Amino acid sequence: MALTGKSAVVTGAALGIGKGLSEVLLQNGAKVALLDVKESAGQSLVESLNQQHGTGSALFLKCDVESEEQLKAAFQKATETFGGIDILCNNAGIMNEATWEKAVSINLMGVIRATYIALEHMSKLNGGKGGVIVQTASLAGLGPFPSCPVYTATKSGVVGFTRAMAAASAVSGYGIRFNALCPTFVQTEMITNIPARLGQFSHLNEVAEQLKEKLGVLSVSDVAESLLELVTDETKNGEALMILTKGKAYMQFPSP
Ligand SMILES: NC(=O)C1=CN([C@@H]2O[C@H](COP(=O)(O)OP(=O)(O)OC[C@H]3O[C@@H](n4cnc5c(N)ncnc54)[C@H](O)[C@@H]3O)[C@@H](O)[C@H]2O)C=CC1
Ligand SMILES: CCCCCC(=O)/C=C/C=C\C/C=C\C/C=C\CCCC(=O)O
Repeated sequence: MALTGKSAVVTGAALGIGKGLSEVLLQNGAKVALLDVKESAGQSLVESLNQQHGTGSALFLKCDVESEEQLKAAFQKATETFGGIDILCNNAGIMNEATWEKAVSINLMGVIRATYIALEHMSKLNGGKGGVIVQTASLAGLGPFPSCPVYTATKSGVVGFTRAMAAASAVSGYGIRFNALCPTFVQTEMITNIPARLGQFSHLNEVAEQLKEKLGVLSVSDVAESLLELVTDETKNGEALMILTKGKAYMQFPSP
């Protein structure tokens, strides 16, 4: 899929990886609706993106992925503004083992909520144009991260949901591809002050630090480049793309 003339929605777009995903989509010719709970960061980012990429290319919409009502309103506004939606990046996420129910609600339920609303706009069965949905999962969705079991569970859930939706889409004719980005640690706010977010697993902070030392830390642009691959390569559906400091590889899942 070429990005020129396409429209995208990115959740958790005001900072970190979501900001990088939005930037790479704009650099490659897409229009982007940036959704986030952080209004002032989102608004000022969009002002600067519109200066760089042309007025009207980026739109900020205050939206909490925990709220179905806010998601519905944001998707409606994006559709009205851009004339449709071709790409959804389900990126919003938190790591906090102390507020684990909120982590499940944002990281897993938020992805499901936004995906189901996106289907109403994007699925060819509902008069949409089809397109591609890319989740920001994590390497923790493919293997256990002992310091944060609930975070691991949410990301494993996202990978499973993505693969099942890819198969459901192929069988049903939604015309939508579903893929997941599975990066190792990325240099963002999320990996600062890890001990404060481990809750009852704070004694495993050293395990997290050792894992970070062993695996290394990516830049946001490493993840953004990988998004382009999953969006533009029409053969990719149901894939989990591991992004490591030593390179990228598609996860080989066992056949049922
Ligand atoms: N930083 C890392 O090492 C890695 C991060 N990830 C995943 O990447 C995604 C983005 O993370 P980062 O950019 O690192 O985090 P971040 O904390 O830097 O940015 C997250 C963004 O999501 C927004 N957000 C949080 N809750 C929200 C909600 N309920 N509704 C809408 N927006 C919300 C925040 O306001 C913020 O702008 C997350 O899903 C995370 O799990 C995956 C692998 C590694
Ligand atoms: C703790 C701070 C937030 C972490 C953000 C994040 O998602 C970082 C993930 C980094 C690493 C994932 C941890 C464990 C995964 C271990 C092995 C995966 C093996 C995959 C495979 O090839 O089978």
